[in-house]
Order: sequence, then structure tokens, then C-alpha cells
Amino acid sequence: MRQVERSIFDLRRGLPVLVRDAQDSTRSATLIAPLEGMNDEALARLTEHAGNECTLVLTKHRLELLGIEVDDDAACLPITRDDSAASVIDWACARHPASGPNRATRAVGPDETAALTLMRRGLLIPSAITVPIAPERMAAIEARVEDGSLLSLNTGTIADYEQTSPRFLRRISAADVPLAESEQSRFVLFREADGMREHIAIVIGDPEQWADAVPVRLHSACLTGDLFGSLRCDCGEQLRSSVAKIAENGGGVLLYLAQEGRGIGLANKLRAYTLQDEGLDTVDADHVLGFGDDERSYNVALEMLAQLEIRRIELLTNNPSKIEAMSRGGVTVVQRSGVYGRVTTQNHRYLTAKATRAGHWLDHVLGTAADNN
Ligand SMILES: Nc1nc2c(ncn2[C@@H]2O[C@H](COP(=O)(O)OP(=O)(O)OP(=O)(O)O)[C@@H](O)[C@H]2O)c(=O)[nH]1
Ligand SMILES: [Zn+2]
Repeated sequence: MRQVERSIFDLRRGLPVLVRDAQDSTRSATLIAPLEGMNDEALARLTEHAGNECTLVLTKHRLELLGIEVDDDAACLPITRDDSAASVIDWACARHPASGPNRATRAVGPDETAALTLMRRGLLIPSAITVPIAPERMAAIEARVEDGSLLSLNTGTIADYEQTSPRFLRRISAADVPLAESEQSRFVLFREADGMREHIAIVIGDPEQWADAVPVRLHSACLTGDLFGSLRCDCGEQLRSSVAKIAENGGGVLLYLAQEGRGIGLANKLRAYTLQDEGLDTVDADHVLGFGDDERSYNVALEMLAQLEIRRIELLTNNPSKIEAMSRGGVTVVQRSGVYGRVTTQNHRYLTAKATRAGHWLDHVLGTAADNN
């Protein structure tokens, strides 16, 4: 697995990596590169090293914004030598690209699908520049792989990695951390197999005394709201009131999940905030960046609950998809309790979108005025 993690780090540093389709007997290979930091020189270098024209891989949501309908989850836009890096970046993430790509797309292959998986896992913009290696350039590329200046990995490894990573969650350390809302609290830290993400179970009260249906809150990280009390969302107040409520109900667990920005990462959440300031709602802003409605998977949460031997829960949430994910994963949700923050001038639009676009149980928000704070 080490090669996948190393590749993600190279992509996050703006470096290309080589991807090969394990099923392809011709041993063809594709260079993939992230959009972030792309410039004309880097684009020209990719074309030159590979001896081929580049393509831009975009998700369905992003293609829709460009007025291109596709049936698959993603497609490739050919890039010509006349296209500047600035236009390519525009097509990948600008709200109003200066000019449309005006060209036909082609279907993604395994290499391009793998490229998007790596970008998402690396919390980068979910698009990639890809270029297949021409046969006459293969020897030079292989030499770079040999000397360690280019990382190479195959698509099968990436697919396996996606499937297995959450299953190898390791319990790393634990300590008592008395909290303002619950003095008897213990932080238990879990680390994903690749070492990139850590999640914390906050064990509240004495597990021996817990109710049959353990009060549980699945809380996705929100640095701006949880730590700084941002008024754009309700996360900080939900976090604190959940701890208090779990303590009042005899103890339980709050899982603090490394899923900043509904799984898109802080860099992309800040990009999405800028788009929301231009008038988009929280779901459409993520679509403009190429993401789906919600990029979270709750497999890590299921694994943490399994390791804590919790199978029946009272779930503190307003989000129907969390209940669905728990039930699908074999955890019985005996009861649901709502958990609310204040409705403020600044978060009213966000909460309204959660109710109307994502079906969250926030009826009280729909009935309130924007300045009800
Ligand atoms: N992409 C994106 N993420 C946001 C935005 N505002 C808040 N978030 C993230 O949304 C997530 C909210 O997570 P939670 O509070 O666990 O859950 P929820 O889906 O709102 O559901 P509840 O359990 O009802 O609170 C956090 O990861 C925040 O960082 C936004 O405008 N865009
Ligand atoms: Zn928040």
C-alpha cells in the first residue's frame, strides 16, 4: 500500500505520478497530474515527456456546469497544444469559465478513474490532467521510475486501497480528557491504515453504565465551526450540545470524524464558501468544484463502533443519510434525537439548503426569519 500514499503526497506537492492498468497486457501507462499549481510550462513538460496530447478528466457534476451531459460519473476532455493552463484550470473549477471547451468528450478508462480516486483521497480538486505514454517514450519514463524521480502504481492497487483502508483502522492511544460539558470523558484515537487520517472516539461516562441503545453522535470535523465558532454553520454548537446531551443520557460516544467539509477537505470547503458568497447554495457550490452532494462515507464510523463493541445506538443527528449508513452497516438505530445550533443571520441560508436539498430534519429553520439570532 505504501506506493498509494506516497503517490498522494506527490500529487499534493504538485508532482505527476505514473498509473498503469493492471489488466492491460500491453503494459501501457498514463502520467497523471493535479490541477492545483498547474502552469503552461508544467503542461508542456507533461506533453513532451509522454509524447502525447493531454486530457482533462472531469466529474459528471463539473461537466454539467460546462453544459456537457454524460452518462458515466466522469469523462475526458482532450487538451490541445493551443490550450493554456489557465483555460484548463478554468474548465476544471471556475464558476464562469472565460470560454467553453467546445469539444467532444471521451469515456474514462481505468487510469483516469484511478486518477480521480487519488485526487479525492488527497483532498485536491476532483479533476486531473492525464496523458498516455507513447511507446517510444516508455524507456525514458521507466528510467525515471527506476531512479525514483517518478512514482508508479497500478490501478488494481488503488482500487484495493479504496476498499480496504477503513477496515484497517488501528487504535493508537487514549487518555482521559475532562470536558466542560462532561468531566468523565476519554479520547481514544484511531488511525487509518495509510496513516493519513486520524479519527477520535470521545467516550463519555462509564461504558458499564451505558443504556442498551448507546447515545452516539457522528460528528464530521469542521475546523471553522468547531474550533473558531464560525457563524456560517451550526457545527460548533452541535458539537458541544451533543457532548452535554450524551452525558445527560447516561454516557455514550461522540465520534469526531476527519471528514472536513463533508469529506472535501478544508481547502475545497473554503473554495466552496467563496462560491456561496457569490450566491450559490452549499450543494451547488460543491458541484461547481466537481464534487457530489456529500462525499462522506461512514465506513470508518462503523469500524470504530465495531471496535468499541457498540451495536445498538440512539443516534444524535438531523441527517437521514447517517441513519441509513448505520443501518446498512449493521448497527441498529433504536432511536434518533435531533441536535441543533442557533439559527443565525449568517447560517440561515446554509441550514435552509441542508433542509431543502439534503432532506435534513430542520423544519424549525424553514419557519424562521434569517435574522432570528
Ligand atoms: N462542503 C461544505 N461543507 C460544509 C459546509 N458547511 C459545513 N460543512 C461541513 O459539513 C459537515 C457537517 O457535519 P455534521 O455536523 O457531522 O453533519 P451534518 O451532515 O450536518 O448532520 P447532523 O448530524 O444533523 O449535524 C462538516 O464536515 C462541515 O465541515 C459547506 O458550506 N460546504
Ligand atoms: Zn461547520
